[in-house]
Amino acid sequence: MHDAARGDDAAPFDALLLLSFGGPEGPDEVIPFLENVTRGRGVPRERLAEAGAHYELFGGVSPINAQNRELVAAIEKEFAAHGPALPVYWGNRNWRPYLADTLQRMADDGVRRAAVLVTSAYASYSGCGQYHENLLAARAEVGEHAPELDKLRHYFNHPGFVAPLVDHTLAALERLPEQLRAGARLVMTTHSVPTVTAETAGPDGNAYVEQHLETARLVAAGVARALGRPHMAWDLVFQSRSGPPQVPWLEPDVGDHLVQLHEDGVPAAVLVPIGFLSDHMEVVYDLDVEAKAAADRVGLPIARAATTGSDPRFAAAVRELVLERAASVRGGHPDRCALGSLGPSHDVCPLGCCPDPRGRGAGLRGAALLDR
Ligand SMILES: CC1=C(CCC(=O)O)c2cc3nc(cc4[nH]c(cc5[nH]c(cc1n2)c(C)c5CCC(=O)O)c(CCC(=O)O)c4C)C(CCC(=O)O)=C3C
Ligand SMILES: [Fe+2]
Repeated sequence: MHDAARGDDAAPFDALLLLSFGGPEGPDEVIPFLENVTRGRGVPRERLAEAGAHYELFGGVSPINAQNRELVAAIEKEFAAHGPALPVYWGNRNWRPYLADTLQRMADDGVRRAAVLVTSAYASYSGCGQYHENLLAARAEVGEHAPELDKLRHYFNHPGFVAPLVDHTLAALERLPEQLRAGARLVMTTHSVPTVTAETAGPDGNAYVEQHLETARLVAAGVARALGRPHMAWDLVFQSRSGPPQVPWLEPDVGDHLVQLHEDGVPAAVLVPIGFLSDHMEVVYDLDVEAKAAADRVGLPIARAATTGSDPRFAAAVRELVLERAASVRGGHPDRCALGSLGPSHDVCPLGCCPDPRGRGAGLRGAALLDR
């Protein structure tokens, strides 16, 4: 076992904060939610209406908040069983419970310094830099009694994130007709982002794609190992593109790719949404409805793997990440668990890491980081 997993000393942290995207929980909340998400972000009105229609198909309720409540419960269970005795709070960027309200409650409860887990495993402006900006803005809003906040490192290559994806991919393969399984392609998917966002992700750039390629390799290797095969064929593709058409985003799109696989004679595919922590709207609509329709049109059988979600192995990984970071903050050198060859990600994002492609907020973030 790793050093960090043995003890349960979380000092100087006195809480864990789960920070997520948020989603509407009723038809009246869809438009205000979408306005929050897209404020100042140059998303065309047509795309907004289209996204609104996806939520309406599900009664205006995104699954993401319920999934985050489950994750909080799973982490609380893990902490209760193995320590540390930390309360777990939850706040969102775009919907209730809003981050600033949660942070105020933490301050009122006397929390001084919290570890922060974001529900994105990877580097990018949307999944890292923007969350940093949200943390700074919320601390500024709460004022001088706001707790100090330490965002935990990216966990794309942590076994607690990867192992459930391997199991869920194996389960999805089982749902394909038996005679098609041997030739099935693993199609790993993640959120597309503008190419400039991808190029500037992480301390040295390009971390968004590099980290996804690593997770994809790890999942495919785990599946091959479980099946006793030398390797599994896989691709990394992108989904849920938004923004104006003239701005380049990462490609290929998952739907186009499924059609291409069919034309290439691939008999079946398993979609593995490695880019997301839970089966939220981008998964249950963009994959299960949209990509499924594209596959059906050409007659390509597909199955979709579940995300990691609130798997107990992930809850255990969160515990490890908290204890490991606490040990580092105390000046120690804990083992920092990571699979593959990229190694454990940095704890503190350096200046200029994952900047806003639209250039807002960079000054605010830079100044606050220099303050440390
Ligand atoms: C990298 C990335 C992640 C993964 C990292 C992470 O998990 O954080 C992610 C997650 C999510 N994205 C989500 C929803 C939306 N994202 C949008 C728009 C955008 N996403 C972007 C990127 C990402 N997004 C970008 C570059 C835009 C363009 C506007 C902008 O530059 O910011 C829009 C606007 C309409 C549209 O264009 O679709 C919506 C509604 C939900 C909630 C789902 C639910 O409700 O269940 C989740 C978890
Ligand atoms: Fe998004």
